[in-house]
Amino acid sequence: MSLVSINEIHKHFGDLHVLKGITMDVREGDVVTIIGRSGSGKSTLLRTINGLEGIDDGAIHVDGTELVAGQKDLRALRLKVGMVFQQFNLFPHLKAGENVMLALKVVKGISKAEAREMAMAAMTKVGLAEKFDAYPDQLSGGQQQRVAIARALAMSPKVLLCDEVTSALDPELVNEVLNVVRQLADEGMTLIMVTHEMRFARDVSDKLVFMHEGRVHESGDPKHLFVNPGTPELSAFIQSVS
Ligand SMILES: Nc1ncnc2c1ncn2[C@@H]1O[C@H](COP(=O)(O)OP(=O)(O)OP(=O)(O)O)[C@@H](O)[C@H]1O
Repeated sequence: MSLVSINEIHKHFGDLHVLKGITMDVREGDVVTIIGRSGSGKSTLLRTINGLEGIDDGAIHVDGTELVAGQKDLRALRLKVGMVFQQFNLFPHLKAGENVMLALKVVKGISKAEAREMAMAAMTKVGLAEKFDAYPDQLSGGQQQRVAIARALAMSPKVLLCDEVTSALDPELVNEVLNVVRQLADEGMTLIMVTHEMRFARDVSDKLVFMHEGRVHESGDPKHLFVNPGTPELSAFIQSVS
């Protein structure tokens, strides 16, 4: 069964038709990368999957439950869907570990002691246990992004959405974040990533989705598609980024 099932969804911003009938299935353990030109709708698609953006038509199911805007258990459903953004959005006045603990306490109502233990486990997973008590401004951008990943992981999501998580980083810090994501993929985490890192898309993902003008223009095995793009648009896109 699909963990995330997206069926013919449409999204408009005013007159702008941004998602034009997207259908996509993600099974447990899949690593899906979404690529495409700026403005093709990648981020919007990702944001619909945890209800950050509502949809105008179609349906999204996560773990068998339909995601409907405004429904009262949207919050419960969102707990199943973790998200990491381009900007790390850590609270500067809280230590790294406290940033990770926050949602565990506030959203899940977990006791401070238990939240601390869970946050430490998540910080350990991203290789930052020793930075638990550091403040965000004492960390590099790559480390801050790893804290943001730990914050999402600590909530034990069923699927992790990553929206251009390396785009705000200096080039030399990109790999340390990608390595963490790669490790999660190796451990069987279900991941849906919007990325401009084509090598990562090719080497790590099970499925490549190429978006073009609000549609899934091509999708399939990344290793195959990068060598044999089936459409002139994907071919041109690959050339433009390589
Ligand atoms: N909140 C919004 N209000 C109005 N228009 C929006 C909004 N969010 C996105 N758009 C528009 O929707 C289109 C798709 O945007 P989206 O961010 O999904 O594209 P993208 O493929 O992720 O691009 P990028 O790679 O530049 O992030 C763009 O034309 C964008 O300007």
